[in-house]
Amino acid sequence: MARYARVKGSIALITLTNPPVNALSAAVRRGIVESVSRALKDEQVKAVVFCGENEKFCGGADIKEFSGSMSGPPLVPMIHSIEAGEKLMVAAIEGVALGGGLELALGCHYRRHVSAQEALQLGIVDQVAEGSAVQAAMELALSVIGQPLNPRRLSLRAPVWAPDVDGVCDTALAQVKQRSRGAMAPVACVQAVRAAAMLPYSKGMERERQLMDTLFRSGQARAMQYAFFAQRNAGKWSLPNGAQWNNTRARDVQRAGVIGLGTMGRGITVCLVKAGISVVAIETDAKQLESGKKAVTAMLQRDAKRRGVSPPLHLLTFTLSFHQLRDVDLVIEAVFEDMNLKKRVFSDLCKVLRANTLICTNTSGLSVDELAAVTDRQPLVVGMHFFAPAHVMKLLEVVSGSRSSPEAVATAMALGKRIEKVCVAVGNCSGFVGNRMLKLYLDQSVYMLEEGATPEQVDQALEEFGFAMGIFKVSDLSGLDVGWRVRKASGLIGPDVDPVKPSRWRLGRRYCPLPDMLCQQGRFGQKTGRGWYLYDSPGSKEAKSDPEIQTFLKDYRHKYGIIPRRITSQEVIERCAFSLANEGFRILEDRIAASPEDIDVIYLFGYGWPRHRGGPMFYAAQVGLSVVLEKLEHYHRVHPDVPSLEPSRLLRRLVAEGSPPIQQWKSHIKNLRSHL
Ligand SMILES: CC(C)(COP(=O)(O)OP(=O)(O)OC[C@H]1O[C@@H](n2cnc3c(N)ncnc32)[C@H](O)[C@@H]1OP(=O)(O)O)[C@@H](O)C(=O)NCCC(=O)NCCSC(=O)/C=C/CCCCCCCCCCCCC(=O)O
Repeated sequence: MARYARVKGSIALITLTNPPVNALSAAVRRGIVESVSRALKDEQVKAVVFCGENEKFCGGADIKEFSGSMSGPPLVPMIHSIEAGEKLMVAAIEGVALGGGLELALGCHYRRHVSAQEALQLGIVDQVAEGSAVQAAMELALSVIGQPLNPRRLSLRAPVWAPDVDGVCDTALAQVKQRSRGAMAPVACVQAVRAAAMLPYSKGMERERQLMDTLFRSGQARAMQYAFFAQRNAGKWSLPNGAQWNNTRARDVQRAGVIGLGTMGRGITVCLVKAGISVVAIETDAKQLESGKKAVTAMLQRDAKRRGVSPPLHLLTFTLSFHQLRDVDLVIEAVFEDMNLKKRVFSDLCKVLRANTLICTNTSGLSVDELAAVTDRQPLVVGMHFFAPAHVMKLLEVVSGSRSSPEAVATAMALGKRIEKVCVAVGNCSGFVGNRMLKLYLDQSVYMLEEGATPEQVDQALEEFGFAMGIFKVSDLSGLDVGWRVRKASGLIGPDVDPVKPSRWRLGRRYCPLPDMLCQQGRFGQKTGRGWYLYDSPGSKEAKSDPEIQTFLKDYRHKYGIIPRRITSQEVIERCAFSLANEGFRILEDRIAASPEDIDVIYLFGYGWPRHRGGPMFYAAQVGLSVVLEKLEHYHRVHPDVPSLEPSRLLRRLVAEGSPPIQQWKSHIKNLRSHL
């Protein structure tokens, strides 16, 4: 859809009308082609101005159409005909000009853009205008009508390049290949730039078309398109009682409290303050309060310097007194991961907070219901599970307890959005979605060490798959002592366990004591300079292979009579990825997550799952559910002492029903108990 109007006598104004971002759907492209043809035929028209409705030029191709059979006028010939048009074409760019939207703008003879100094410097736009870009574009058009158009046609311009363009492209290609971790698109972009530099325009375009064709047909493209919509759909939460994102009002949060200024509390405070929310930050000890205050202030100052603004320090109050919380709208508890401690904090909070203040917990896996039970306001208690470092990581799991009110969930989701998190509403169970799945992935990784792999082999396989970091590097980064404490609290480790030869069987299933044994040696990871890897000094980040770990693993296997075997990268990926997906299916059965998309969003934004692989659930669908089922059956046969490898009921059911597409899985889960 495109609207045509003649204005100022000689200007044809073509408005792209496809809200919310005026994406170039088939109808829009058809509208543009028809409007351009009309303008070219109209003798009164001397110039054409393109703009987008609602001050958004164009969000690019309509991604929704990519999954169907594409129809309508092709994009590139349409842009070529605009560029070659005998009348002046001007793009009035407001808001966004992305992908095909930018191509459309580049096809015009003149462009403008609001607040895009960088585009101006790069020569992508000709002028940056304050106020209405459409008015400015029309004035520009009127002032240049009659001037020759050939110098303005980009396809006729010779590119300006450094002398060693081939070498520059080689270097860029090597860097991009390393950084993109298997993603095809960034590599294709460099190849297209090389073609643009080395070949005549038409040949360069042909090369770009070939590259685009390959990408377009790839599973990676499908994964990225899926991830795009999954991310946007995650915000559209719903609860079984019918409450959902568009029928439940969130409360306005002006003042918040943060309890605990450890790593998480500091990051959360920074997020809130940056969004303009006043924060009362509480610690129990003057020294910790001072160190938290210094850290938060420094983080805000660094951020403000980077953005060229002044740090919003006036929004902060640091105090040891709970009484300062009496006026806040919402509190986020971020104390140590200990149920009794959290319960104490929750009851203390109830003594000072207004009766209608929301209480949120940043627990990464403890029961929100159990915590809510010690308060005088169960409907006002929800989980807000941030990921470390909280001011950097995009994910927020909003945990709806069995008594949480829709308003409390809506408020936590809205607050998360306001502080620029990708929020996913989940139900309450141990570990919620992300950490419940992570446990099984970690289990498989350490089992493979017992069986013959090294941390380096496992990490390499995962990094080649696309993870930013292998699981053992991640463990070293987050600290091995974190899981150790959790295992102690859950009774897996205790005084009865032989420290020299601990049992490999606990609570009726296989147990790998390797992480505990490392902790006993003080190997907590980066913070102690030793973990699964060796570091130059405590706190340094570069992981190096540690010969001591190799010897330790050999001795361990010898002690337990394990004959090591070669573990392939394929086995690493299958056992890790399919364990994740299998637990994901159980989470769907339990209705802890509303959809496979929500699970995938959690893994994409919280756990470094590679975006070009969509997420663990999408990956399972892409590999084929019957293949995943077969593999899990195989691994479960080989490891009968690992019950989590047994294929889930939902996976079996989906395979039995012919492996429907992922968008239809939800309808196969109906009538199952919901925790959401
Ligand atoms: C920055 C954004 C644009 C906006 O961000 P924000 O303001 O935060 O809002 P969002 O929540 O993200 O989005 C709001 C809603 O809009 C939907 N949306 C956004 N972008 C698109 C889009 N491009 N397509 C469809 N829908 C879109 C989004 O889902 C939200 O919907 P809802 O409210 O949740 O319902 C941000 O959204 C953003 O970054 N968007 C993506 C921008 C992007 O990546 N653009 C590039 C797309 S790829 C491209 O342009 C490629 C071009 C070259 C190939 C073109 C091929 C197509 C034509 C070929 C025709 C062939 C015919 C062949 C016939 C024959 O001959 O056989």
